Amino acid sequence: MATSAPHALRTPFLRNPSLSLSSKPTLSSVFPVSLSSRRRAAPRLVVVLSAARLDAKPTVLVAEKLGEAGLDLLKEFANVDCSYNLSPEELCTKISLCDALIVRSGTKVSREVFESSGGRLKVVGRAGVGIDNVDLGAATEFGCLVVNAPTANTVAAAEHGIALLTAMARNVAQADASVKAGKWQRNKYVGVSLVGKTLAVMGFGKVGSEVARRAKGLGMHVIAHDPYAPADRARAIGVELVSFDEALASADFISLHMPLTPATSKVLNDETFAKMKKGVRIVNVARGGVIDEDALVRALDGGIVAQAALDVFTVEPPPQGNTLVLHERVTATPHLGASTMEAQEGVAVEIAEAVVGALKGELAATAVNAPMVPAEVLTELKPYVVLAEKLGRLAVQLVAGGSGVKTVKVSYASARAPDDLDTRLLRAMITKGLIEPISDVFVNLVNADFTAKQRGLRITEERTVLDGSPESPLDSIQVQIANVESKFASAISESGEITVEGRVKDGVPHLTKVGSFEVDVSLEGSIILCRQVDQPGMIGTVGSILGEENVNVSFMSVGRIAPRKQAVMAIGVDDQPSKPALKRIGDVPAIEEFVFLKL
Ligand SMILES: NC(=O)c1ccc[n+]([C@@H]2O[C@H](COP(=O)([O-])OP(=O)(O)OC[C@H]3O[C@@H](n4cnc5c(N)ncnc54)[C@H](O)[C@@H]3O)[C@@H](O)[C@H]2O)c1
Ligand SMILES: O=C(O)[C@H](O)COP(=O)(O)O
Repeated sequence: MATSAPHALRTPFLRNPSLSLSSKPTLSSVFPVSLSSRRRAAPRLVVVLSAARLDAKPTVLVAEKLGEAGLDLLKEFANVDCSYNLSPEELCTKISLCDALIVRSGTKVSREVFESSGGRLKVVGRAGVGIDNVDLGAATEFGCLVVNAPTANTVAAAEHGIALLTAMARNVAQADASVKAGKWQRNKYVGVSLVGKTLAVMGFGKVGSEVARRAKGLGMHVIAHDPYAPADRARAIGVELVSFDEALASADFISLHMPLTPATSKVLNDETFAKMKKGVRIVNVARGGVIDEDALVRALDGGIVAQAALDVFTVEPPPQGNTLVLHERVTATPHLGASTMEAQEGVAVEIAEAVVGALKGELAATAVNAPMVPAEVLTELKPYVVLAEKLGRLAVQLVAGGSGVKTVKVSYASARAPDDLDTRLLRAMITKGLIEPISDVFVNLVNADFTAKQRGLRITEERTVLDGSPESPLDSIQVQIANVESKFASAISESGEITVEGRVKDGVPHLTKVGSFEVDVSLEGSIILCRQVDQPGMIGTVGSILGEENVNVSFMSVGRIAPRKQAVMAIGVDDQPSKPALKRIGDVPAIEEFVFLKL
């Protein structure tokens, strides 16, 4: 029945740096100091990896040229193998020896790459924005995190877009070639002015909005089409958001800045070219695949499109003799949008920090194959994320046999409104805690739901709305495993499930309930749970045994039904007690059962 308040004997707990690396993410690990302002401006995603399997120095394969500053960062933490221009077969062979892979847009990271890695590949870092060269579905299935460097080349790409726009309007490339060929054709290369013309920015994201800002500075009238762009961002720059058809119909210039997705593939085609103003000019620094290139040639020849300036192509490099590239009214550059010294150094540092952070098991802000959790939510949830994983770990270790877990109920008690608590990260971490101790599967936010489903593990979530201040996101998390026996019978609650419950106190996760017994032990190091007859001297007896065995005790707490009746003692230990030490504890006459649990 009801338990009395726990009485906790606190001893100062030692912080083990190696533990903190893998199991205690810090704020600086989420938003590394050197990038804090940039990351705060564009918080995107979080994900949790585990460092548990990385006993030796990890190996990072850098498959395309990366800035020196990024390489230096990587080398501080990992063995770095810079192997450029690998064939797909060579990449598949090498990848089984690598924990991380860094690429730019020139390397296809296909399903075969993940299959060939044999589960060792933990992170793919895309040193840039576009991830259309990475098979995200396969990455997710294999629990491999994909991170990108979403911000460092934005300005470079926008500047290149403007460079192409102005160069195209004034025939700079063609005139330059003509002068170099010994000609002086002033009438042939009369251009068009930009001022007062309408520019339609298609894709009003990071690059698109920077292009819009700059084009306004050139005196252009800028409109944008982006079904997902916030209206206030457009308003702030003085840009009108319009429909796709309106953009096509009213633009003198069209600049493409959307990602290549099934929805944007060949979005400029015969049908959509026909909707454009005659004499329209097109800039593409996004992805070649958003234009049907054969249709563009037809539109150029048919007089719909006056000129095009292209940095990107469906196949890169385009085949020799490509009609589009050779077209007189086309200006072409070899995917140079991100290629400034500044952008490449920035991208290299951004991706190196993301990859190293992910390999260390820290929370990362630039994951692309995980659900979005805004940075402020992450900051709040951080200690609960650690708590969630540890409760999962504890609960599964209490199961007798260890493999029959099928039904898990998670209850979150919070004063917040139910729609004001994002539990995906917590659920993923509980899943990780439940699965990893009993398997060799690597679980993270990327593959948690997929892995749980595959193993037939059903996790249901329940919310209890508490009265009181909603200041902290959660009061407690309870994990219950149904239909199993426990190796520590006292962990079975009155309703018949293995039950563990925890709270965060002063930023530190605590175990606060086991079965029906209230305890209070900090979740650091490992834990011994003992059930005994409540009587004087028990804390001292067990504490002395551990002291004699040189095991440092961090916390002790006793939860009891009533004085002198049954009690559960929870003991936090920094080190794993030896078998003889555990036997000595078990031999204490008043101890009825005990279990050692690794966190
Ligand atoms: N040429 C280069 O070297 C270079 C450099 C940087 C970025 N890029 C490419 O530029 C593109 C944009 O990069 P970003 O950093 O601005 O990305 P971003 O994610 O910040 O912006 C993309 C925008 O496109 C919008 N969008 C998505 N689907 C759309 C659709 N169907 N129609 C219109 N808009 C749509 C999104 O809502 C988003 O606002 C990407 O394809 C990226 O790979 C190329
Ligand atoms: O998506 C990007 O970031 C750009 O296309 C740059 O690609 P790159 O890294 O191959 O230059």
